[in-house]
Amino acid sequence: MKAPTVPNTSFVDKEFGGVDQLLEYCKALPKIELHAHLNGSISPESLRQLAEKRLAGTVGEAEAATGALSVLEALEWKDTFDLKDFFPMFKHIYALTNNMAWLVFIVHGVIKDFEDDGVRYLELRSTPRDDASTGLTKELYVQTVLQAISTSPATKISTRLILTIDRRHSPEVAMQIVDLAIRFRDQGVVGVDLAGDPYAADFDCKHALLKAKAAGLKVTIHLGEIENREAESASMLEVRPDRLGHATFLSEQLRAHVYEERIAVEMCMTSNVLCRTVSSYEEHHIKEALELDHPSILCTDDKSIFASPLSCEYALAASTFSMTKQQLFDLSKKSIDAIFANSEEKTRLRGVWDTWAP
Ligand SMILES: CNc1ncnc2c1ncn2[C@@H]1O[C@H](COP(=O)(O)O)[C@@H](O)[C@H]1O
Repeated sequence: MKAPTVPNTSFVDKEFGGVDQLLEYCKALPKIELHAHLNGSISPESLRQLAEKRLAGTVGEAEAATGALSVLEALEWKDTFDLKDFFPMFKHIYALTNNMAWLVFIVHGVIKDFEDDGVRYLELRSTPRDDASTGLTKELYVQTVLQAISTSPATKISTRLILTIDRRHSPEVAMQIVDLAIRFRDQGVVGVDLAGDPYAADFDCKHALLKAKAAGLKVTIHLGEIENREAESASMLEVRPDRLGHATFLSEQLRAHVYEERIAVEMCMTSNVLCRTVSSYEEHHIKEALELDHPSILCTDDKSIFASPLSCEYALAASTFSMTKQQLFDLSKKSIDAIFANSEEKTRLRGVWDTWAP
């Protein structure tokens, strides 16, 4: 997959001096990333490295590596996705990230990639999972990811963890994940997310999400990622989520509710365009949200799959909506309001923005 092309426009020339300078500005700009799925954010180089190490391993491991390499090859020529083929890909990535040592390796790599791209605060999200073949349990998964976050050598970025409930889980597993989030909240877990294949059967995770909220954890929900999910979206909004992922397909009434309640939306433009849930950058619903000054956070979703680092999402927004340097700065600074970490962290981050000079 090639990184998206940022169109040059007369505005880009005038404001930035060209696309290269725009990209440079966006990379240097301090940024907040709030919607990044861990297993979708591993760089292709790290995945290849893992696969190659495992090719030299036992027969089972070699099979896992071959599956992942075929995904990497397929990604190289892909230029769009169908959401229906998208989710099965993770099975192959999971086969490479199913033991503690590999998990630490990928978490360190992903944090470093975000840091190098100018991200100063990151909320990674990931689905706790078991793997009988390696003795991995959901609890060990969370412990290992948290340990990797705390031992990351990256010094310019701070990272928190959101635990993801997958739409394919059962209500019992959803509850287990919330219990893990509560247990590990003092060690860097700040919230819970509902994600996964939006075509998967609807299941009742409302109790689990309400329990998370009652315990003081924050909640974000992938909402309206595909069409005709109005009943589910209305029901999910009753949980009073703190943020929403995508919020692409919403009835007028629900969108008005989101605007009225000022629920921040994690906007993943390239992901939506490549998965064809939005027809073009110009048509993206962030346009209206920006016009209304609705809290909107530019995010990558799965940066290794969509090949678009966060700096590129900022550059695409600038080029598509003719945003000035100051507007990009304000957008990234305002994202601090929507983070799940506490007020001290917000104050610290505002200080970083206030002392930044382009
Ligand atoms: C296209 N946008 C998306 N919509 C919904 N869920 C998505 C997603 N992209 C990724 N995931 C969810 O994140 C998992 C991989 O990371 P973790 O194993 O959790 O680290 C995927 O299995 C899927 O459930």
